[in-house]
Amino acid sequence: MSLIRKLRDRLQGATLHDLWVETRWVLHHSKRYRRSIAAYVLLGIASIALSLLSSLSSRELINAIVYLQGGGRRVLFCGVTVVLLAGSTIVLNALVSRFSAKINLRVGNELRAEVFGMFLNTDWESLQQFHSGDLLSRINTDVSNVAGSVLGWIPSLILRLTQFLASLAVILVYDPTMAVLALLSAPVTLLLSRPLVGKMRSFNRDMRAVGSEMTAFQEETLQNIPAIKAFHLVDAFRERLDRVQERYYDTGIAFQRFSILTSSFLSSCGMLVSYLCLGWGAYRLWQGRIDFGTMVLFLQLASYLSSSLSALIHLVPSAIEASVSARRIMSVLELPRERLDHPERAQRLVREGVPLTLSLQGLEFSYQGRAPVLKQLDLQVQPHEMIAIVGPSGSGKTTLFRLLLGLLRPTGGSAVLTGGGEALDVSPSTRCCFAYVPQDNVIFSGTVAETLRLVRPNAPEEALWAALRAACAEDFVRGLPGGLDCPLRERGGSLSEGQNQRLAIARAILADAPILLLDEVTSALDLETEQRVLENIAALPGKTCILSTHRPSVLSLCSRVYRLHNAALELLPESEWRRLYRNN
Ligand SMILES: Nc1ncnc2c1ncn2[C@@H]1O[C@H](COP(=O)(O)OP(=O)(O)OP(=O)(O)O)[C@@H](O)[C@H]1O
Repeated sequence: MSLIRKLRDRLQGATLHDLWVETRWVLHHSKRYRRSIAAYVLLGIASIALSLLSSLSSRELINAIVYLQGGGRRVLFCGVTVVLLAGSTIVLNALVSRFSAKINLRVGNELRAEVFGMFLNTDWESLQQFHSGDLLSRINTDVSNVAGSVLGWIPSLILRLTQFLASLAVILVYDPTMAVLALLSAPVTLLLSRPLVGKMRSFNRDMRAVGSEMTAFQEETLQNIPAIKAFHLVDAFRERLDRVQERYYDTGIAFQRFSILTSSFLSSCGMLVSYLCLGWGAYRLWQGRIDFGTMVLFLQLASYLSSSLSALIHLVPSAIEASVSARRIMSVLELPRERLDHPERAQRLVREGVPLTLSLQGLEFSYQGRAPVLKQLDLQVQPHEMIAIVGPSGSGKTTLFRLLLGLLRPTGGSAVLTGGGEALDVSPSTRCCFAYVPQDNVIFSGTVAETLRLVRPNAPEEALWAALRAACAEDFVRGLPGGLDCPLRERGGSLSEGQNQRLAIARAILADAPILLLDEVTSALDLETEQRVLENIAALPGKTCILSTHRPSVLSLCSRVYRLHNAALELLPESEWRRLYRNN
């Protein structure tokens, strides 16, 4: 009784519980492929049934030959049956392989698309705790591991167990003692399961963590090659890569040692059992209790038993790898998601060109575990106004824009958009009301036209040129080889910073959004171009503009100027910002 309780306790341990939770998650995400999985499993079971029938037919054939049972016709019949069954098994196995390859690729793609979409919908602030290289590694390697397990270890477990139990059932019919011998390794495997699974999970976690560290390091290095070269850091970065690779090697080699030891031990148990069965079969033949045909049947079944047992044992590492990967994906998916509450209300206002007023009342915000960045902010921006926010570096200008975009949630107060009889709290649902140009470069790879049409896919060519003209980008785009069709490298690598800024402004102007948020977007422009760009923006019909700047030269175009300082927003008297403007 106490042994059973001990076994139960071991099976209910935290490690196995985690494994079960993660496996359930994988199963839940495989739900939509259940028909394909079921078809795959059924084909596999049919193949097992054919193999067993083939073994039983071999027994009949051997007995017909050795003991001359049923004459020549029976030998011929049994021989043809054996050949037909063997041929069918080969064809069926080929079908199963083709089917599984197709499903694996499809499941991998769909699961990756699903997880990628979920990552994009995750609350931005929470997602910040992960390095982008780590996220990349989760989307690629971890999703591949999980996708592989959908048609990998889960159906394989069913098939291998079926093969094991079916072989055992046939043995049970012919010799119950041999069936008991075949089950001898089960208690050893059960007792070892929890510590083995625990250790394997911890190795797997370490491997995935150091793998992520390597991807993150590589990604960051490739993004910053000019800075690395400029600071003569090539050798230092090579050394850093060597250190990460060394950690990867050490973890990998320790895991390998452990895997080889456990797999050799468990395979030895399986082999011992299969030789025990074989010995017992030989003994029974010697005693004259079984015939030659049954002995051959036992030989085949013993090989099925040992191969299914060893396949079951080898499923453990892949199951654990998939569960660790599932946990890594789950830990991102468990973060809060962006909530979209009736986005169609804001979309209608934008579609109908309703003038919108933005009102902030007592708005407050602090990043997790940090001192407040914004305290008791009050502000009202009327439709078609252009206002500026100035303030020292780190005073919270970008943070305010992130709040307006619904990327961050206020920790106090409110931000509301009113117009057309609606009053909408600023949130991810009202993001369509804003066109944002951030401080840093956000040009994607593709042609100039593709970059612009990201925000308005059906925009006609004239609209693209009009937006480029307003952003003072028309001349340089006309000068590019191919003009609008000129391919741009990632992060606008083939353009200057100022050209990238103007392209990003043109893209924001092209968007349907009525409120432009410009976060120090003219910092790389000369004073004259900057002035012209902002004059053009101020003249755009139906656009409101909130800009942040460190350059007083642009303030003359604004109706009001606010200063963010010590987390508070203060309206600057005109005399003061005009003085700032004149001094420049
Ligand atoms: N993701 C973040 N997590 C934690 N703190 C942050 C984060 N982003 C910014 N901060 C902090 O919030 C404060 C305001 O930063 P913010 O980027 O809004 O300033 P800013 O006025 O736009 O600065 P700059 O003029 O230099 O662009 C800073 O103290 C900064 O360290």
